[in-house]
Amino acid sequence: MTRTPLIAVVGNPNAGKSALFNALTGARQKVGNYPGVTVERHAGRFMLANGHTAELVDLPGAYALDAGSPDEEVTRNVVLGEGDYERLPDALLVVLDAANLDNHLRFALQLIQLGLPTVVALNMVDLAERDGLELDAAVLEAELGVPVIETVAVRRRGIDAVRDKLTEAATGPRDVREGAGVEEDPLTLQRRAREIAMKAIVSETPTRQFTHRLDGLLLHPVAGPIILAVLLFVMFQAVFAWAAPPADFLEGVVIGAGEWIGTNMTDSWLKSLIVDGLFAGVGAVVVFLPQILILFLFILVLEGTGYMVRAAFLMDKLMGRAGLNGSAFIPLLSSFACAVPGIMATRTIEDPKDRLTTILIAPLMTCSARLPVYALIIAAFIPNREVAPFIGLQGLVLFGLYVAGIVGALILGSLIRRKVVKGEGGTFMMELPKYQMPRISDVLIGLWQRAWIFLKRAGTIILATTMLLWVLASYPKAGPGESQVEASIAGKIASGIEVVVEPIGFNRDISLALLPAMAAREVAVAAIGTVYALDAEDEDGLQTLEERVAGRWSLATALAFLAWFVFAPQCISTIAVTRRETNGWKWPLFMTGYLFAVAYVAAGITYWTAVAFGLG
Ligand SMILES: Nc1nc2c(ncn2[C@@H]2O[C@H](COP(=O)(O)OP(=O)(O)OP(=O)(O)O)[C@@H](O)[C@H]2O)c(=O)[nH]1
Ligand SMILES: [Mg+2]
Repeated sequence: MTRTPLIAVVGNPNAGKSALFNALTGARQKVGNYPGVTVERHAGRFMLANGHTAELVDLPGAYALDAGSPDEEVTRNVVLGEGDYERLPDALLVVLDAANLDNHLRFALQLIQLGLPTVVALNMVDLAERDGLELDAAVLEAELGVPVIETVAVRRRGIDAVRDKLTEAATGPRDVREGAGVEEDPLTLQRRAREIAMKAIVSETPTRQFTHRLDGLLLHPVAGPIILAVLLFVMFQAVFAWAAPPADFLEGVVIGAGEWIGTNMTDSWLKSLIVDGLFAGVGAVVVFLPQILILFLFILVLEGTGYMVRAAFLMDKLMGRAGLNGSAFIPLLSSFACAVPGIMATRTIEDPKDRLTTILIAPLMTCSARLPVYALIIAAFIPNREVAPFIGLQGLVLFGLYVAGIVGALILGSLIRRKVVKGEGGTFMMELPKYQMPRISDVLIGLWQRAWIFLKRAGTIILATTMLLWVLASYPKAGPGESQVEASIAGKIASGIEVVVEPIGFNRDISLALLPAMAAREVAVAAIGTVYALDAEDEDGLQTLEERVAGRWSLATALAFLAWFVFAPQCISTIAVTRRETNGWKWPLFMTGYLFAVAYVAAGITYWTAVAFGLG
């Protein structure tokens, strides 16, 4: 032998790599029971079984070879022999946590595919035994095609066997196995890892079995996506079906209170402010609280069970086509609440290009502020009937609007990725959490927080914007026979905007709502509520906002308005947080520009298509 063989210790975080390294070399590398203890490479020497010395490098834990955080890059460079000071290792010592086999096998499979001589240490078998998990190392060896040795690094169990196998591996003839370096997507890798793990597991406790069965079903290539679609579908049905009784009740209270004040107060500007601004405006938004809570009930429960990360795996392939990766899933998911925390959550995405793309499409996820707008228009224009047993038309349309946002995001994401933010991205690895029943207290706290956020918005930004709008729409006073809104300052501004949005079917009232809705999207509902209340003084009888809208807009206009809201960057906070997260004005301006353009075109196409079908 002419040179000292180089052997790299690799594996997932917290598998016991440093403990094994210490056992082999006698070194005292820091070990600790959490991922990310080792963040640099550490080299040590140890004696092979044939009496020669070998160099062993302990590496930071990683989930995949192409992950991009700096510590994982060290691992990648050493394993692939890249970087300045590295050479290709003569052998790999892959460390697995026996109790976490399917997760750890994913990375192991990737490493074995490199074709370097490899020895697998099935570590922590003591803990696996304690938990009633029995593994067959021989089966694992057969499936992986490399030697597998059971170890307990902290008790030096299996250390001599590891040394023997490493000696063979590092000094024997190199045979690059077939299929070396094949790239596979995370879901395929995950399934293969699971298959192998299932075969190697001789017996396990019922909870572990349950997890595996459930994963087999939920990550199934056909059944998995169907289950995901059904879950989402049920969620949107519920938003309408379950919310109807409490929402109707709330609406009754708000209208009743407004009416009571209307009849008991003498006419004055204050009465108009309270009745037309507060009740008809802000009240029109608040009645959507039940819808919002039901949406979040579903999201919180799905998160709590551990299903959301599975959904991320299912979506990874689809998102891959859009130039995104699975790690964008969680930020995009939080954008369904609000794009602001969603965009902040992109900090977990390692690849800067993946991250930027995710930021740019996050506003396309339907945030909960859009729900009142959608719900109002749907309730006003879409008949409440079943198209099939248990499938209501209203829920179907709402589902369609959410899907339109998602599909739009995928298409625009892939365009942006190809034309604007070019370059390779990273891939995605994530540990699958254990399934569990969501804790009721967690869900309740989550719901309470959501309700509070919503009501706080209603009491602050929505209230303030609506009050401002009320002032602008109430003055100067209209002459006899004139429409109040038309005569007002707001009406004049709206006429200016109307010139631009008339071609896509928007009327004056929508034009009036567009600008204040930049402060918060729900204000669109409040603005329309206030405007119609101001103009409706002479109407007899009590009308809900839905009825007023239904009486004044054509279906084509309503649909165009919905299409606009799917895409338009209708929110200043989102633009501000984008500026902060991308350190400059370039990307927020790009985002605002492209979203307005898409919204305009989408609304126009919707309007003219509807008109062509006679719905104008
Ligand atoms: N019971 C038991 N504990 C072990 C075994 N191997 C390692 N540990 C413990 O598991 C924890 C993680 O070990 P480390 O060696 O730090 O893991 P690592 O793979 O180097 O982790 P990173 O450096 O974060 O990637 C430590 O608390 C070790 O004491 C084992 O075989 N049995
Ligand atoms: Mg370590």
